Amino acid sequence: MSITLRGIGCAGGIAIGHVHLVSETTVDVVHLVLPEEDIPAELARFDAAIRETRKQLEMLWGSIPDNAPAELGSFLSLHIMILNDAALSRDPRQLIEEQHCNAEWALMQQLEILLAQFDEIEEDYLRERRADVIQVADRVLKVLAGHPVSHAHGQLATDRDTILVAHDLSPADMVQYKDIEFAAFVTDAGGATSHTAILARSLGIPAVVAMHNARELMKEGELVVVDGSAGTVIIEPDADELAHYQKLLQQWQRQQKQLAGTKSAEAITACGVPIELQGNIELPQDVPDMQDFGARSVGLFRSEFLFLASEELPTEDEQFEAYREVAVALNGQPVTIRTLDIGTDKLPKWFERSGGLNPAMGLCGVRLSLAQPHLFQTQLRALLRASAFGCIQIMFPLLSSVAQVRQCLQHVTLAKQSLRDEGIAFDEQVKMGGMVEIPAAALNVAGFLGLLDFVSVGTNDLVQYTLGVDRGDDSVAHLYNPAHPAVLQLLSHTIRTANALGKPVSVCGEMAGDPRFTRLLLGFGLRRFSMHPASLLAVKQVVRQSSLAELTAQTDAILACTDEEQVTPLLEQLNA
Ligand SMILES: C=C(OP(=O)(O)O)C(=O)O
Repeated sequence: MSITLRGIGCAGGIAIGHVHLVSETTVDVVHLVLPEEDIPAELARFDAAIRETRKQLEMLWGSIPDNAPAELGSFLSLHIMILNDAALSRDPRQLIEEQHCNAEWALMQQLEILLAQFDEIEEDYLRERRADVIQVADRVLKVLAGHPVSHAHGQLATDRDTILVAHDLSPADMVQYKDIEFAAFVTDAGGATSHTAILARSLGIPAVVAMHNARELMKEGELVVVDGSAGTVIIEPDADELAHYQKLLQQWQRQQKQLAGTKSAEAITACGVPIELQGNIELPQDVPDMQDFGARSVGLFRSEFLFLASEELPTEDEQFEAYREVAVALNGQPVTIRTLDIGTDKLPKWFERSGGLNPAMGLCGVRLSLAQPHLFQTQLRALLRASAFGCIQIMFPLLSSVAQVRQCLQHVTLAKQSLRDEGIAFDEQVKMGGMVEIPAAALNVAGFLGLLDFVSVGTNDLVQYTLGVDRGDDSVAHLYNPAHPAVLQLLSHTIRTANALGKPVSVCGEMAGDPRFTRLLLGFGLRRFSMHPASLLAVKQVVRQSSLAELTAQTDAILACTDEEQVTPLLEQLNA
């Protein structure tokens, strides 16, 4: 019998395929197939992780305070015993040798074998030791995660009909997944505008997040249907369901093909107004795909992904090369590069969070750059140097005060002076912009535009900060509502103010790539949208079918709503 599970659909479309469980522990594990010559290094990596874990446990055991409960000592010595058992410290080596897999995958397979044996045990005490075995394996996995296998040679064992099922996938994992083939992904955690969900959309494959217990209910290799629009996953569909979804899949593929036929069409409204559709990218290698979808310029280059993809802090030269590559590839068209925006869920390996209960309210975005002048100067110099090779615009994330804008511009002046002193060329006229992501920035956008050349609205964060809802937390995902009247008022105010001041304004959050909001934003006066390229054609289709004069009355009515429940039917009418 089939089972239907519900989560949050974060990237539309249908996929029918077989489950690949990414992990059973708190550390998500991928399956890599390694070349023969890498096996000795992988065995050494596994042995080193066992040694390091043993050292950690022995240190903990040796530092137990006198007044600690006696159970703590026995708990730790039990964990050392489990670790020393050949079943954990030796048998995975054999799997690495036989299957040419990575150490994490070998350990997970061995863990599954051990856990299956526990299922047979009737005696309570021994059965409870199951959790201890998982905890020890988890500890080894965390050590391995601190010394990751080089993915340069390994390949994830997936194919075109693989459905990846994970507890959560970090933005850093998703960067790696950009290069492999799979049909859809499903996670226990996450919200619709978490960074992982955004990256999923950029891959153009269906995705469902916030399934809570997906991994417990699915088995490796099982047939499932993922409906990314409805946010459902059907495990072992029956023949009727399968036939129904196969039909939907074909329909979806036909629609995608039809949309692909509009690639070369201009983004122009039915009444003849040109609308600028730009791409959001994470890495320089995203440019060709973006151009393939018909975008000529980049409205948001999330530069932090260069930092996430790298084991160490990228140097000025490394950053310069990446920015220059994009500038050159765009052949004179603008690329808006956002300075480092980390500190919440996007955490590079080299970054140590400084604590704080609410990371999204803490030292993140431009606050972090301003607090670490060396980091900021390195990035600004790299950006300015690259500006000599194309049309680079610099944008600062998470601004909340005009004083911060002033500080950012002082840093730019300093970086420019240092380049001049060294005789290094750059574009003296580089445009400076800011993200509107915090209500304070939206309400005071005129103040920001007094100093800046342009603004771009990051609706993902604007919704989060306006409604006080963590965008990555599925337990409050039902409260995350981009169509909330307060959000719409802030958006409209920002767009109208910038237009009145004659300064460019764009939206680069997920609302820009969601065709349900295209007409509303056009009605608010928006003429520049930046989105993940996979959404570009669907948005363009709506633009081409819209007449601006016809939208005004309806969008004004939506803006006048004070109750979010009034907005939904009016939005549906607007899109009908
Ligand atoms: C574009 C945005 O930034 P982020 O990369 O945080 O999604 C946003 O907040 O809308």
